[in-house]
Amino acid sequence: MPRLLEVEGLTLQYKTPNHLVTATYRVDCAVHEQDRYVILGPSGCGKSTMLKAVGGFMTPEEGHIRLRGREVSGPGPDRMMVFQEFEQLMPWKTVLENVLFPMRISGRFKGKDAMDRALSIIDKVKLTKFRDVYPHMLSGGMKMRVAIARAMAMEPDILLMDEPFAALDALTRRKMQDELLQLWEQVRFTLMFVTHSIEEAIIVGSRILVLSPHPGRVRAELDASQLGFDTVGTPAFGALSDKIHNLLFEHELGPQRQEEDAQA
Ligand SMILES: Nc1ncnc2c1ncn2[C@@H]1O[C@H](COP(=O)(O)OP(=O)(O)OP(=O)(O)O)[C@@H](O)[C@H]1O
Repeated sequence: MPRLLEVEGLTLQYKTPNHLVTATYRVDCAVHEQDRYVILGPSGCGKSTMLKAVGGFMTPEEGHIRLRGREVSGPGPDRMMVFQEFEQLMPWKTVLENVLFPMRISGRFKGKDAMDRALSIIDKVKLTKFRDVYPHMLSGGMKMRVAIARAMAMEPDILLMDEPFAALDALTRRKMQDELLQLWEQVRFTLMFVTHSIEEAIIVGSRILVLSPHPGRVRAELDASQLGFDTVGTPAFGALSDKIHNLLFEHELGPQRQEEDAQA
């Protein structure tokens, strides 16, 4: 698969009047088309910050982010963020209206073209029967399908999801992971997905970028393409889970954490 997104030497920092916080430090990675690329690491290691930077909402302190060889310099419809609990759906709009909205508001697709695209993607995510209903009448899994359809209608190169299932109970979370994988089988989008759950990373991911604790540095990039729901509880799943656990919790060998106080 060709490289779609390249991250090279990415250092991301927050500068407040009294502090300089280094969120990620010299991170390298590459996402290929149709990857389900998971960024995994403990709380505070800079996962969300990295996704924000890929989304174009943050400028690197050092390094580069390139999409199809072009430097990312701000947000764009080629990278669509799907938010936690799919809260971007507008409750007063039907499924069809929700899918149409970003196309029309951005002016990217208009009139019949927008309508045809919306109907086609709604069909792809198997929601044709529900296209005239409102989000509150849908299950969580269906809402996710609408949120993804809405993003996909813009024909992005990559979908970005930041801990989309973190607030859900364990059973619902499993169901949503399953729905996401089924949808990926049908639509084959490229996904960048942030989680701090090792199990979720292995289930959802085809490749996993393991980041160290704060500030996030690359610990490893692992192949999980052969592991998913049907392998939970198998020795292979357990072995990868143990390996990631060790990577996450072994002592830091490198330089001391980069966070430092800076004089205002
Ligand atoms: N707006 C901000 N201003 C200053 N520091 C911030 C800001 N947002 C995040 N940080 C800091 O940057 C570091 C990385 O945060 P980030 O939210 O990216 O981590 P994360 O790995 O996504 O964590 P979690 O799993 O808890 O969401 C943390 O030390 C955090 O406190």
